[in-house]
Amino acid sequence: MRPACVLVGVMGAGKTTVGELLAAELGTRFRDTDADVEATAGKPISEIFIDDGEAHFRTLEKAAVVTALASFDGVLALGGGAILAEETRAALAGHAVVYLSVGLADAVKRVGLGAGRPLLAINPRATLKHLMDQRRPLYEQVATFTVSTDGRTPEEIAAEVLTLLKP
Ligand SMILES: Nc1ncnc2c1ncn2[C@@H]1O[C@H](COP(=O)(O)OP(=O)(O)OP(=O)(O)O)[C@@H](O)[C@H]1O
Ligand SMILES: O=C(O)C1=C[C@@H](O)[C@@H](O)[C@H](O)C1
Ligand SMILES: [Mg+2]
Repeated sequence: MRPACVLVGVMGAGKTTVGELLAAELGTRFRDTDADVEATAGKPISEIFIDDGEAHFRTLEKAAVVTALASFDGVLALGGGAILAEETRAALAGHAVVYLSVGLADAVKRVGLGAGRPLLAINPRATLKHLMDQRRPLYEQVATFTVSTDGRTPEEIAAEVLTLLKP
């Protein structure tokens, strides 16, 4: 079993929004590794960061990705930083991975003040720019397709992804 597609991208790229639309169009389920980690830990990601630290979150995240890649056949969204782990990038080989790219201006508009996103608790704009610059090459490395989301509606983006996924 393998996901119909895996969505990657920075916070605010629209992985959850587009992923839910895609799953509905494909008649399948949507799953988000952030939600899997929260279920395992029994608390929200913001609390995992505070109580246990980012390193512990990343350990839970790696396990959640490996499990979902092996046992889920719907549309899977990864947490924004999941691709930081070399092990996770390797596990994505051979999967249909869609990188939802977004520029800084649109990403900032979408995440606002970063509520619920612990990495954006301080200076969201500068932090997001740093994360985007650091991670762009990693998203590109794992991507089968890249879809730009700037100035486009989630419906338009989902339609393009569906076209790309067609055999
Ligand atoms: N193409 C778009 N145009 C405008 N707003 C969008 C678009 N895609 C998503 N949004 C909005 O941006 C916000 C963030 O989107 P979403 O939660 O889907 O991003 P995400 O990639 O899942 O982020 P995270 O990594 O934090 O989970 C939401 O309020 C959503 O409604
Ligand atoms: O970009 C990141 O590192 C993160 C993105 C979110 O999806 C969550 O996985 C968490 O807030 C960390
Ligand atoms: Mg999301």
